[in-house]
Amino acid sequence: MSDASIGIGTGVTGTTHDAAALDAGARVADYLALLKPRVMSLVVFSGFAGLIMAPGHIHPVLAAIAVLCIAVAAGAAGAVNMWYDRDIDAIMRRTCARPIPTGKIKPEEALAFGIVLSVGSVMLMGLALNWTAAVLLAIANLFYVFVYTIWLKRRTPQNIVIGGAAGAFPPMIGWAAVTGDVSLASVALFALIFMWTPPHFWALALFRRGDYEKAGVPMLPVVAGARATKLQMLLYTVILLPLGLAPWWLGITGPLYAVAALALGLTFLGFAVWVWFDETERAAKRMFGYSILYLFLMFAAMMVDRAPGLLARLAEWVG
Ligand code: HEM
Ligand SMILES: CC(C)=CCC/C(C)=C/CC/C(C)=C/COP(=O)(O)OP(=O)(O)O
Repeated sequence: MSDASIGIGTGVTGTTHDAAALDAGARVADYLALLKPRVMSLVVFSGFAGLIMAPGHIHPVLAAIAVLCIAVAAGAAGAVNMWYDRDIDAIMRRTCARPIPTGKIKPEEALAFGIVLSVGSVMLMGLALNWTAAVLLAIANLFYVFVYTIWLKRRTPQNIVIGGAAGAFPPMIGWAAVTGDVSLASVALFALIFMWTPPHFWALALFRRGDYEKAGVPMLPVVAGARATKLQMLLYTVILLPLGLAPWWLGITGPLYAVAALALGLTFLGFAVWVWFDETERAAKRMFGYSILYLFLMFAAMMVDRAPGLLARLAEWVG
């Protein structure tokens, strides 16, 4: 064999390998996109916060498994949601580039992927942590798929009020992973996300109204108009203000959290007032962005408040 043929052969093989690696990489990225990773980041963060806030001890490896199960079960529900919603996702500008509408992943592959991960993550949670956490994880997953996606999303503008409960479960699941039970404090963490979801989502729906109209999804701004939606957003942010203080009243956080919750809650209310008066979409866009920051910071403040106790626990574990 001549040097030239070796050279050419190596080049072709290299190119084939590169193309195959690129293909595999793109395929993995498409499957990851099915898990709605950006939305899930906050789901995971709030689940982790529930785990940190819970009284009692958990081995760090078990804690990591619990967080992984929450992430995978939530992502898996997202994959099944994308399978069911593939018709409307193809119509909406925000969602038309998803893996199913673009033909990168076949609908039945996405469904199988979602089901396998759902069952796997719930089983792992049950076997590695406890069955209370596993049952809560299964409820959250099934609630998002059956109650929100399949039953309510296309039927009523209250879809996200009721269906939003799915996304409120993670801190309760994290808590149960440690304690094996549900307590008033973990219900308070659930209630915080439950009341946060409507202003979070309606802020987005106000400036994505055209998308939902085109797809025939009866989101509140489409059905009741901007004014009624803004009023509802104001109501929820008002309720959220005292509710944000509940973890402090219940004694699972200190005053540092209470001050942060008050400041963050008043700012959220300020955004709702701005949205009420704003005739453009600017305030709604800003409020949507702030809603995400708000929830991240609320849970971060809770954990910071608990940091000294946690560090002591970690030192105990390392020692
Ligand atoms: C029924 C309840 C909910 C609905 C209908 C909803 C809807 C949405 C929508 C449509 C987006 C835009 C996503 C995109 O650009 O593709 C979004 C973004 C987001 N949502 Fe929600 N959401 C809900 C609950 C939650 C919950 C419970 C969390 C976490 C605790 C959450 C966290 C986020 C985050 C972090 C983003 C930003 C993602 C990004 O950067 O693109 N959402 N939400
Ligand atoms: C197991 C577990 C912890 C589950 C949590 C489920 C979860 C994260 C619910 C949040 C709801 C959510 C992301 C809705 C998106 O709405 P949509 O589906 O209408 O949004 P889209 O238009 O972007 O598809």
